[in-house]
Amino acid sequence: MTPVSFKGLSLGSGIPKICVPITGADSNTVIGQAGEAVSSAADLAEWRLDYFNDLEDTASIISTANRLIEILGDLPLIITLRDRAEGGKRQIADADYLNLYTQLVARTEVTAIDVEWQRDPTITAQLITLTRAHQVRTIISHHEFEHTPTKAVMVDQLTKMAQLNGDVVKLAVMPASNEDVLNLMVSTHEASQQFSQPIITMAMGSLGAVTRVAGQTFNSVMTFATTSNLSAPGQLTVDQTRQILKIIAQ
Ligand SMILES: O=C1C[C@@](O)(C(=O)O)C[C@@H](O)[C@@H]1O
Repeated sequence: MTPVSFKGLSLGSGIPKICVPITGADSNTVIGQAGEAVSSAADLAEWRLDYFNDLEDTASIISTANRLIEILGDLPLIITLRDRAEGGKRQIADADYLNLYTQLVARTEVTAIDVEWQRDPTITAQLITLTRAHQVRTIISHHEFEHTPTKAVMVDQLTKMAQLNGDVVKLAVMPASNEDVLNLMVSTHEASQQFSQPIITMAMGSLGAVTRVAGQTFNSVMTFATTSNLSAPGQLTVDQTRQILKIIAQ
């Protein structure tokens, strides 16, 4: 694995990094949650833009993003537009998705954006080219909210995402058994031996909780944890996660 720097934070070396989601529906709530993220033990923050009320108001989104970045200071910011099909709050057409990310990459100092692997490949390719030109990182992501694929399929999904040449790949699955959870961990470990990009994976829900704290054991480099509002089932608090990661790293 070759570590990738997110605003000086090294993903892929040392203890997995803790990312706190920001899920406010309006600017004031978003800004308030950024303050909570800064006072927490998190390493970085993710603005889940699909939770925002007004996705048509680009000016307000850009000014909120700039304010967020200012408040977060040294903490890197990832911006994520998660479609309903992948467990997000909104259905977002490819053209709107491309347009909003293009504005954000060009007009803010965002550290990284999350790009859904299942989008039209021309959109993904355009976003990767654009982010490279602006020194913005990309996380290529995929979510299986209904089930956990087989090990072979998960390794294949991770490998195909890595082939798009973003900076990091991410896979979240919904387990129905202990075996699903173990398979997610084994697939992540196996994929990490096959390509150099850092990998983020998790099994969601309470059944998958171990995957949110054991990334160091199976080579997942980041985990999502909350200060208040969950952005996916099974997330622990930042404090709980920090404590367990420390114990495991001893
Ligand atoms: O992709 C992910 C992972 C996640 O779904 C989780 O399960 O922690 C939470 C999302 O906010 C983030 O974008």
